[in-house]
Amino acid sequence: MASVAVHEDRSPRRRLWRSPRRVEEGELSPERAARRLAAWAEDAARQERWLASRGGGLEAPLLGAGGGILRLRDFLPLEAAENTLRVLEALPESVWSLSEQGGDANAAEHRFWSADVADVPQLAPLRGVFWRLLPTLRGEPTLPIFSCGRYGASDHIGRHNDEGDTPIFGPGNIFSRKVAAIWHLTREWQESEGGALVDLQPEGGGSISHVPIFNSLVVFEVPHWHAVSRVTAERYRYSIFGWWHQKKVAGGPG
Ligand SMILES: O=C(O)CCC(=O)C(=O)O
Ligand SMILES: [Fe+2]
Repeated sequence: MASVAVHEDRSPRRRLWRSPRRVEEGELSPERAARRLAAWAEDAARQERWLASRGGGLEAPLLGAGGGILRLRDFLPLEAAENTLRVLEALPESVWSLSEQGGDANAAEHRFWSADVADVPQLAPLRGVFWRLLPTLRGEPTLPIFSCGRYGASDHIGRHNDEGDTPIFGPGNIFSRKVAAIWHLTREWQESEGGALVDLQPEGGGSISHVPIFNSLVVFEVPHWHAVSRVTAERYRYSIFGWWHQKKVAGGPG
C-alpha cells in the first residue's frame, strides 16, 4: 500500500482501516460487554487485588464518614463501568418498570425507571462485587440488593432518607436497609441536565448538590435525608443503586 494518499483519503472506509481500535470500541456490542464484565467479576483474585489497591472495602470509609455522604471517584475499573453502561443502554424496554408515587406519608414523591439486578442475567456478576465491598458491617453480615436505575426527562425523587424494611423468605424475616450506594453511570453529565443527588443533611447544614460523575460511587449510612432533582435533559441518566441490608432484631432499632 502506497503511503502518499493516506492523509488525503477521508473516505469512511479508509478511516476504518486506519483506526481499527477505535472502531472496535465504538461498536462494543452489549453481548460482548456482558462477557467482559463477567470475565472480570468472576476473577476473584483480580477483584481482591483491585479492592486492596483502593484500600479495602467500604466499612472503614463509612465508619469514618460519621453518617455523611461519601463520593468515591473512579470506583470500579473503567472497563467494568463502560461494560455495565453498555448493558444498561441496550436493555429491552420490557425490563424497565416505572416507579411512580404522588407522595404521601409513607413514601417520597418520585418517578423513575428501575429493574432488579437479579432479573438482568448480564449483570448477575455485579452481585458478587457488591457483596465483596461490604460483607459485614459492625460485625453483622449484610445482604446487598441492587437495582438498575434510569431517569428520563422530569424524573426525580423528593426528600427521603432511604429507611425501609423488606421481608425476605417470609414475613417473619425482616431485613432493614443499612447502607445506601449509587454507582452513577452516565458519561459527562452536566449540572444543566438536572438529576443531581442533593444531600439535604450535610455537615454544617443547608444542602449540597452532587452532579453524577461517571463511575463514581455515592455511599452513606441509612437514614440520611437526600433527594434527586428533576432531570431536564432529553437523555437518560443511568445508575446501579441499592442497599446493604441487615436482619432486623425483634424489638430492636430499625
Ligand atoms: O440516583 C441517585 O443519585 C439517588 C437515588 C436514590 O436516592 C434512591 O434510589 O433512593
Ligand atoms: Fe435514596
